Amino acid sequence: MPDVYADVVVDIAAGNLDRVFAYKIPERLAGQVDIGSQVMIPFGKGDRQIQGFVVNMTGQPDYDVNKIKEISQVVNSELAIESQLIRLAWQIKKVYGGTMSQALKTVIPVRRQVRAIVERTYGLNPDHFAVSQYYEKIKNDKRYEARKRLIDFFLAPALSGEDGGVSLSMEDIKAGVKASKTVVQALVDEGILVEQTFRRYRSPVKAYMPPEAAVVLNEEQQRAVDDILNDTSHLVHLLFGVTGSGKTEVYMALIARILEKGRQAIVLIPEIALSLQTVSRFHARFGDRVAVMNSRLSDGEKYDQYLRAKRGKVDIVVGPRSALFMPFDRLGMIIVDEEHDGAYKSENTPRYHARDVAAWRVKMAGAKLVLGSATPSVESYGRAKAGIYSLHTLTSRARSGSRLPQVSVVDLREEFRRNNKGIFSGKLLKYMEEALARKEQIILFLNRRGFAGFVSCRSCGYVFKCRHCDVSMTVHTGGMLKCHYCGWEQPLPKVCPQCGSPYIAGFGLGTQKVEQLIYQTLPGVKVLRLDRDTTAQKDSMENILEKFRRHEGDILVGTQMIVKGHDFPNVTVVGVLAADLSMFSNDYMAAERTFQLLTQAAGRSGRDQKPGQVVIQTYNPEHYSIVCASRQDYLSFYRQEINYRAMMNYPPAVHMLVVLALGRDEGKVGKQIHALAAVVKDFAAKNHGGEMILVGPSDASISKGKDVYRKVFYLKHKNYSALIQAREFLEKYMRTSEYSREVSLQFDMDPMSVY
Ligand SMILES: Nc1ncnc2c1ncn2[C@@H]1O[C@H](COP(=O)(O)OP(=O)(O)OP(=O)(O)O)[C@@H](O)[C@H]1O
Ligand SMILES: [Zn+2]
Ligand SMILES: [Zn+2]
Repeated sequence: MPDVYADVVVDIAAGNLDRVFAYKIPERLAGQVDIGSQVMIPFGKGDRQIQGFVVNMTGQPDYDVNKIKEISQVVNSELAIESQLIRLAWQIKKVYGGTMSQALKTVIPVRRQVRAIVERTYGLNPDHFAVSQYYEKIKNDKRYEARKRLIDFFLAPALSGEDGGVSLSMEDIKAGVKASKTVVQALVDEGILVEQTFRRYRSPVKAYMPPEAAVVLNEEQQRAVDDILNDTSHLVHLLFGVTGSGKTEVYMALIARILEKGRQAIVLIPEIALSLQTVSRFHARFGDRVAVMNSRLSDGEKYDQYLRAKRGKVDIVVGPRSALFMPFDRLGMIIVDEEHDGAYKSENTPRYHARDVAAWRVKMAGAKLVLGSATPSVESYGRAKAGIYSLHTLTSRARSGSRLPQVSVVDLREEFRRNNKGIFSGKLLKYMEEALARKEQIILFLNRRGFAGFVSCRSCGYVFKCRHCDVSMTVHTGGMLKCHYCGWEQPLPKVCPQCGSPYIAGFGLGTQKVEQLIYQTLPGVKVLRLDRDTTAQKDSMENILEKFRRHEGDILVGTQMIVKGHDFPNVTVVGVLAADLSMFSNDYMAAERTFQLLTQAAGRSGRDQKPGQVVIQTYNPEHYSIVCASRQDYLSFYRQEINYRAMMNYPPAVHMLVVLALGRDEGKVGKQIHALAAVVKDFAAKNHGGEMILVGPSDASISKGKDVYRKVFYLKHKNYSALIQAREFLEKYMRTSEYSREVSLQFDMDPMSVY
């Protein structure tokens, strides 16, 4: 039998993941050592026995085999949380590519130098009872008064309990008596006071809300909870509930039951929906057993949360994508809220999707995964229809008296013809004025993402699309229109090919501009703006949302940040200023994203007793994503979208692997991407018959960034495994290829953004 070697990480607790040491797996341990195994190894001078974790296994180590020592034994702790996380990292690397070290760093946070917060308290030294002697000693000192005042304060009967006094922090002392840090320190030095230190964990959640009792679940909610908990044949559950149907209450009821069983829960929420309001609801319900993660926390705060989890101090974590890797060893459930959200896909290597990795993790842990959304991704809904996931539906709003809003679609071409060049249609303006008169609030939503470069005709709404791909083309320098999927290009015409109008332009409208226009149109209203500019500072997003909640603004204007999860009972009008901006953002998910955004945005209206109105302004009133969103008809959207994906060979009909080549020399990047495409075509023909589809190569949509050229092709296949094989083949090919140094490769499995 050939020798097998293991790479071992020895310093995992300290987050030192880059250094691995090679060890031989001795014959007697064959079959017992696996990725993630905890092992004892001889280490360093004198071969001290230490523990480590196996992160890789190979037949050919990079190190001189004659110098490699043997693993001494396998520690029998299959349940070590590190073992599970390492196995998860291995699977991430296998499916999404990248190195094992990158994958390990994804699942185990690297400990930076973080300063622990040390709390100091002071109390009278019980061993030093001769205070009067001390007074005598210092009576001629100028500093006598200040010291006596402080000691007397500690001696005050109200403070000195039976067991000899209290411990007070510097703030407590200052609140009770005039004293400085210097005086306190001097008394500590003289042995009159004693200082105690202990480590305080930083917790970003404070008790913002009083403890909250559970609501009484309605019938649909209760059935979802029971079915999810009782179902033993599904690992993954899709909770499909319309906006405001009380999904969060379902999550909390599930968690309560998981905790009763002594297990732990992870709740993932997209970063921008991770509002104070949501977090507070969990905190009000579960108290200090909740840890919160978000990217605005300092490294110290993040690391403290990680430690608290590892030491069993928390049972629930609420956070974005990365909270998936909380070191819970009694994990009972993972909940992924707004499961359709693109934020669950990592934008760094390894580009994993949290939804899929969560499914692997619950499988390892014997736990359950619950995916929740009002607008499920077509992947997830498809799997639920196929019986792979079990489906639970909430069809109506939970709050008594609340109905889904009434939605109208306004054709912007009509408005243009009526000579309305403003940004508000007659209908939207009328609803806004009525709401303001009733002292109700309004949300105006402007989607700016992904329309950079997209061009349309201002008078008829015609959008320039690639004749081969059915995706919109973008303008490149020199006035060329180009398709990112196939590379087809054509010059930008001077007049619209559909109506002959010369008004061809991008729709360049920012939130700031909208704010100005509101003030012009509706003098006297108070506008709050939520976008990347106004939320750049820590906590400013919360401040704006809280102001709006307190009705310190009549109208909230914002980008997609405002559509997620918020619950403002007084909002009765939601206006979507131009729904098309996300539709032609040149990717195959554009329709799905448009449908989701519109449905979610509409879901912010009329969440309490007062009826809600929604106005969607668009150049494409007939497009199915807009028609279905206006009817809040997910099923009919799903049916049309899944047909489109199947017809065009896009996920989930196939899996799709992006191969992106990057380098400073454009010629070499071009040669390399063509060489890669050629060899992989060959490979696919030999191994996968005609089933693998190759699209490209072409320039990436951002064809150059920071002087690095980007070129891309796509591989499509029904099976994940075929694409994994193709990727591994390309990785191997790269190592020996001519430009392996000048050109680097990146992969993205089932991309959610445009390349
Ligand atoms: N059973 C119930 N009885 C009364 N009120 C409820 C019940 N369930 C939920 N609610 C209330 O209804 C409102 C909406 O609930 P929640 O925020 O959980 O909905 P959601 O489905 O998560 O919404 P969205 O997807 O739109 O963000 C909340 O104010 C919540 O307190
Ligand atoms: Zn036109
Ligand atoms: Zn094309």
